[in-house]
Formats: sequence, C-alpha cells, structure tokens
Amino acid sequence: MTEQLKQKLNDSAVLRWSVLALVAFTMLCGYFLTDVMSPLKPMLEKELLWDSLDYGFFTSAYGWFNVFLLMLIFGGIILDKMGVRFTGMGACLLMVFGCGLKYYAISTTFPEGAMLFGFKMQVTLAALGYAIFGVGVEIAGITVSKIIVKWFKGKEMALAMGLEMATARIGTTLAMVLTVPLADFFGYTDEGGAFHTNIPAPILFCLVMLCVGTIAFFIYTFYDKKLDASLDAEGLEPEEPFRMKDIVYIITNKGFWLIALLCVLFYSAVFPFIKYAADLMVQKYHVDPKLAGTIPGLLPIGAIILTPLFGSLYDRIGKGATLMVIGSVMLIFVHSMFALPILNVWWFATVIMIVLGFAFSLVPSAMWPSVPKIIPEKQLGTAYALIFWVQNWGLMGVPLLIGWVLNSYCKGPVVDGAQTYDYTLPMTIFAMFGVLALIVALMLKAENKKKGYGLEEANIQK
Ligand SMILES: NCCCC[C@H](N)C(=O)NCC(=O)O
Repeated sequence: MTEQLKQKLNDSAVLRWSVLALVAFTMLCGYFLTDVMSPLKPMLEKELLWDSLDYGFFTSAYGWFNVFLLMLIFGGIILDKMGVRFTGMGACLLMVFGCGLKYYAISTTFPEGAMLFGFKMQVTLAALGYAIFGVGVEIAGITVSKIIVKWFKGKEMALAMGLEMATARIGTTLAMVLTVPLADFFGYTDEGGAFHTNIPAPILFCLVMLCVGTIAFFIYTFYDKKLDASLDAEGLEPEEPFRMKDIVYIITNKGFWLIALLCVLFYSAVFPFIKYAADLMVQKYHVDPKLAGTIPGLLPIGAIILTPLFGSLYDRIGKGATLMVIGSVMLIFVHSMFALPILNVWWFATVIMIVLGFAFSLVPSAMWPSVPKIIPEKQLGTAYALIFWVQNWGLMGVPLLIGWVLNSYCKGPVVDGAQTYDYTLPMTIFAMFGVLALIVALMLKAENKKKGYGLEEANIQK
C-alpha cells in the first residue's frame, strides 16, 4: 500500500477544515431562516394583524413534527442506517420546501376571517412551512454533528464543533441585524403617505440562501465519498452498522438523559428567548423597533468568538462538566437581571446580553463534544437525534407558553396603535429554566465522577 493510500483523507488538515466550512455554511443558512421572524414581531402585529398568541403558535411550529411525528428520531435512525450524504441532502431539501411554503403564506393576502385549524389561515400555513423547515434544520444539525465526529475524532473535535456552531450563529446574527433593514428597504409608502415594511422580503432572501446552502452540502457529499474510500483503503469500516437494539443502550444510559435534560432546559432559556428578545428591547428598554434586533444580535456575535475558544479549551484541558455548570449559573444571573425592574436603559441590556453570550458559548461548546464520550460512534446519529428530540419539546412548548403568558397576563396599554407588554413574568420563567439547568449540570458532573465518562478530560489525544 502506498504511503498516499495509507493516509486517511481526514489526516489532511486543509481538507477537514474545508469540509467543515462547507457544512457549517449550510447550517448558517438554516439558522438565518430559523430566527428571521424574531425582529419582525412588532411589524407582524402592526402590518399583518398577528397577536402574541399567533406569534407564539407560529414559533412553536418549529418543533411540531419533530416532537409529535418523531421526525427527529426517524431522522437519526435514517442517519445511522443510510449515512450522512443521503440524510443531509434530504434535510436540505426539506429546509428549502418549508421555507418556500412559509414565504408563500407570508406574501399572500388571504380573505379576511379565513381560518385553518382555529388559527388565521396565514398564521397556520406559515407555521406548517416552519414545521417542515424545523424537521430539515434539526436533521441537518445532527447530520453535521456526525460529519464532524467522522472527520475530527481524535483531533480538534470540540474546536470544530465550536466553529461550526459559531458559523451557524452568524446566521442568527444576520437574522437579527439584517431582517428589519431588508424589510424596510423593500417597503413602500401607500397613497395615504403611510410607510409599510415588506415582511416577505427577508424570507425570500433566506430562501435563496438556503438554495446556496443546499449546493454547499451537495459539494460536501463528494468529499464524504472520498473519505469513505480512503477508510476502505486503510481496511477500516467507514461506520459500524446500526441495530435497533442500540436505542435501548442509549435510553438506558443515565449520562445520556442528564445531557438531554440539560440540553432542553438550557436551550429553552436561550432559543425561545431570542424569539422575544427584540420585543423585550422595545417594551422594557425603550429601544427603537428599527434597531431592536441589534442588541440581541450581540448574543450570537459573542458566541461566534467564544464558542470555538471554549471548544479549544475543552480540547486541550478538558473540564467539560465544569464549563456546563458555570454556563448555567450565568444563565440564571442574566435572566434575573432582565426580569428585575432595574436599569431599564439600552446599555444595561447590552451588557447583560454580552454576559448571556458567554453562557451561550460555554454550555454548547462543552455539551455537544461530550456526547461522543458517553455514547459509541455508531450510535451517535441516534443519540444526537434523541437529545434534539427532547430539546425540541422546549423549543416548541416554551415560545407558545411565553406567547400565551404575554397575551394573558402581561398586556399594558395600547400606545400609538401598538400593544405594549410587561416582560417581568416571561423573564422569570426563563430564569427558572436556568435554575433547573444548573441542578442537572451538577448532577452530570457527579455522574461523570462516578462513571468516569472523561468529561473533565482533554479531547486531544497526545
Ligand atoms: N436556532 C436553531 C436551533 C437549532 C437547534 C439545534 N437542535 C441545536 O441545539 N443546535 C446546537 C446549537 O447550539 O445551536
């Protein structure tokens, strides 16, 4: 066997970082669409006459099919059985289709009073599109995690996961910062002289981005084929086959459940918060609605810088379980500050958002690379899928809960035709998720000590 053949494809640093760039870009496009509606909440209420419950219902749709139709779990099984190329391409096509349906719903004027499943026709159709997209982006997420393990195991795995998440978060930042300017740029002034933002414009932009992201993933599939060939040439099985009984192994593992619980609790206090953060800036910190996405936009920016940094720290010195505990403490602090009636000024909100950026980097950069320490590689697709499935209960339920709480208990007076809200109760709910996340993080640290998962150990093999 020649020296060239003996070398696996992922031994080439240039190649493995290049494939990471391709799949991370696909995720960036997915994250952009995920949060594109958040800064538009006040405009949706004003222009399309949605209320907070409509918005909460629409936002919760992200998890409907993942949770109730078990699409994520099927996705994980398909991933372990059919491989990353087939599953990733399928996930990309679902994202494009879901986004297309959402664009159709938002750009169409339906007859007044038209209802579907008890909600406004437009809201329900947009939600259905978002639900289909949610299946695609989540399955893309587990596929990309598995791709990273495939290319980076025994190398810079946590750094690679951190960089992938950081790139994806650029999508969230773009959603926060670009959406309103895009909607305004394509807006129009009616005969009465009133200006109307163009809400569908940023969604169309996302649709185009998702098509480009799908092409990027398609290019990746060629590298993946080559990697499998190089593993074959080395006499290594590309991947061990998956068996159904592997699911039993995963769900009887206490460490797995602790990670899954920490995941749902932590992310319930972050992603659903992002959906309401722009509105919080307007309602509590009196930020101009046109700029309201800018401060929450800092959250992913902080994470973009810090997630790879903490990932690299975990690779080199370990302390994964401790990082998750510290991140949870910071989460409680941040949401308590947002809940308390103190310093209702934009700069304080900015400082607090930056601290949340730290927490939002610490926990994910330690949590995701910890899963392969608890679960064997051949079961990873299913394990990530099961964790995402548990997490999706929160991503679905919490935005709906917050929308309902706002509509039922937090309404203030209508000012200049716009409904005002008091965010104390929603922010207290988010802080409670932080408290529960801390308890689970401490339990995970104890379990690691007992079972020796190696969560406190470095990832890079010397
Ligand atoms: N806003 C995108 C939601 C993606 C959720 C996904 N299940 C996930 O948790 N990914 C890891 C991350 O930290 O983004």
